[in-house]
Amino acid sequence: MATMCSRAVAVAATISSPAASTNAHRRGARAMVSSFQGVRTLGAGAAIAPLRCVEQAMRKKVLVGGVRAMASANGASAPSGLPIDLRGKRAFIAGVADDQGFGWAIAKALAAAGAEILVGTWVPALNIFETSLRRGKFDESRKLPNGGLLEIAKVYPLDAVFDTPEEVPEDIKNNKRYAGSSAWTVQECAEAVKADYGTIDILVHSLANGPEVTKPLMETTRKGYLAAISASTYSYVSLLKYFAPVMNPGGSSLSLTYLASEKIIPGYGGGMSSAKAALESDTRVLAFEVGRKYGIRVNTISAGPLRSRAAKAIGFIDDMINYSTANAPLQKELEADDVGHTAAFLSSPLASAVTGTLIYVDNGLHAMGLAVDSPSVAKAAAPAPEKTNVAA
Ligand SMILES: NC(=O)c1ccc[n+]([C@@H]2O[C@H](COP(=O)([O-])OP(=O)(O)OC[C@H]3O[C@@H](n4cnc5c(N)ncnc54)[C@H](O)[C@@H]3O)[C@@H](O)[C@H]2O)c1
Repeated sequence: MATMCSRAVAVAATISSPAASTNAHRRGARAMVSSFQGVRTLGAGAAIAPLRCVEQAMRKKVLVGGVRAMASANGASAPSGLPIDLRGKRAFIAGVADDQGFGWAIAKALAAAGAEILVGTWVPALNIFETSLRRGKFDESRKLPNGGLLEIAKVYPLDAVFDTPEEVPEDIKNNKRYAGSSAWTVQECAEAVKADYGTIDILVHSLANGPEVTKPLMETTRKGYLAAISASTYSYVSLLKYFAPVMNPGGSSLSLTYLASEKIIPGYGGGMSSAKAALESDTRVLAFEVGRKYGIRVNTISAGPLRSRAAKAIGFIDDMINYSTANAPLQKELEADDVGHTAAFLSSPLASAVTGTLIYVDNGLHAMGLAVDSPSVAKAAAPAPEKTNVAA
């Protein structure tokens, strides 16, 4: 009976519609149940009980994915939902140097969906990252929902500020933080990935750097401004330029952006707001160019505040998190996994028609036009949260 009921619940989901009348629902339910009688697992005479279940489910407005319902109706052995399935896909994630940032969470989500993971790590951070990985420092946060561990097939040295070896200046070549690493320009990194693995399917840009980020725009030097754009924006153009030819058609690429591109966020300076605005504009243009030439999708995720290493360097990340919790529609702290899960969806065939798009993963903060915790705002403007709306 439990099985019949759960199948019936699935069927109810396919035929339930808020606009339809109860009678129409009942007619739909009967039609579905009579088609169910052909399904061997139910057998003759089982129609009455499923019908009751279907109608119960409709009354309770149970929602179940349509594909799951179809699988049941087709007699598949176990309804499997609508999975994000990245088995057989390979991802290169640029910008992973610890387990605190979005890049790590994206790597985990893609791995959980079955993808093979390669990462590109900024050369000055490479040694400590590899040592920490080797010594098991990240073992706790490597755990995946299925009980396995995130496996990184290979860590590539990368400095996304340099496209080709010819461009690397002497002072960087001789810098001791770069000693011991080679082939870390974007072009060489893409060539190394191609030599090792042939192709990739997913490219993630999860990196940014603004040397003068703590300075207001008016006090930012030309050098600092251009450095922010170079590391945080052109680096994505460069990655796509060199990696797109290594990507399989139907592949997906994404970057991470921030609300400061479109709204004033005092403190996010040094040209970083401009760099994010450029990144968002480039997302659209690149979606066209790379979509037409290689059949690859290009999207960006506008993430809410997260206490990553890069964000801590800006200096006011705790204030931004508190502000979001006080003012966003959803009053909970953003988890890096929230972004990881959206990245997994965007990278999957489920998003095969999504390109040139910015998706907010910020508990809805972007949609607010009023700081409801402002002392100048009457309490009535900010409805008290229901218990169910309190942070999980
Ligand atoms: N943390 C936030 O609140 C927040 C919010 C919105 C968007 N973002 C964006 O998310 C992305 C990831 O940042 P994060 O906050 O997870 O921090 P993070 O510190 O985990 O990631 C930044 C990474 O960039 C790498 N990097 C810097 N310069 C590089 C270079 N020249 N070449 C290669 N790698 C380089 C760093 O080593 C680091 O691994 C960035 O684009 C950031 O702007 C962050």
